[in-house]
Amino acid sequence: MNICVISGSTLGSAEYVAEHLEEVLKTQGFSTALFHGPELDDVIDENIWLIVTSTHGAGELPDNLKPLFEQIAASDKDLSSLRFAVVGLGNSDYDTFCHAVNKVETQLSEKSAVKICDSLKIDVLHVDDQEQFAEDWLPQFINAL
Ligand SMILES: Cc1cc2nc3c(=O)[nH]c(=O)nc-3n(C[C@H](O)[C@H](O)[C@H](O)COP(=O)(O)O)c2cc1C
Repeated sequence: MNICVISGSTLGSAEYVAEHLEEVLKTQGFSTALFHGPELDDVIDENIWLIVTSTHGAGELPDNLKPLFEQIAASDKDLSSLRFAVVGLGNSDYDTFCHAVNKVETQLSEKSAVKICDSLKIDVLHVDDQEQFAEDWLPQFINAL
């Protein structure tokens, strides 16, 4: 079983969390692939996506994740064999707290991909150790595989 970890990040926080989760998955014996802001062609053959994304702009995806989701929106591919989970980083000072998570969930569900567990929304205003916080959530994802 290969787990494809996809990060969307501007200044690196979500990228660090993605790298950490990938390391933990590897130590638990999973085979993994890590992509920072991939193109659809890079990840379309993978069946499990763990997406780690921050939110920017007014509830937008980070710039490096926009191309992937634009390509998904423009594609007529059915993604029903894709299972996914989402980890978001955001700041609860914004009304659009972690809206990138909602966008990812909506867009993938529209293409019939299957969300396998509740998403994690990390509030960087209150959570200092975001990598550990995400690691603590990881069993939910693993148990749903
Ligand atoms: C210009 C700017 C806009 C932001 N907009 C949002 C937002 O709409 N919603 C949210 O939850 N967080 C927002 N944030 C907070 C970031 O998501 C948060 O700082 C996150 O840790 C950034 O991670 P990154 O370095 O991986 O991009 C914003 C941050 C900046 C600098």
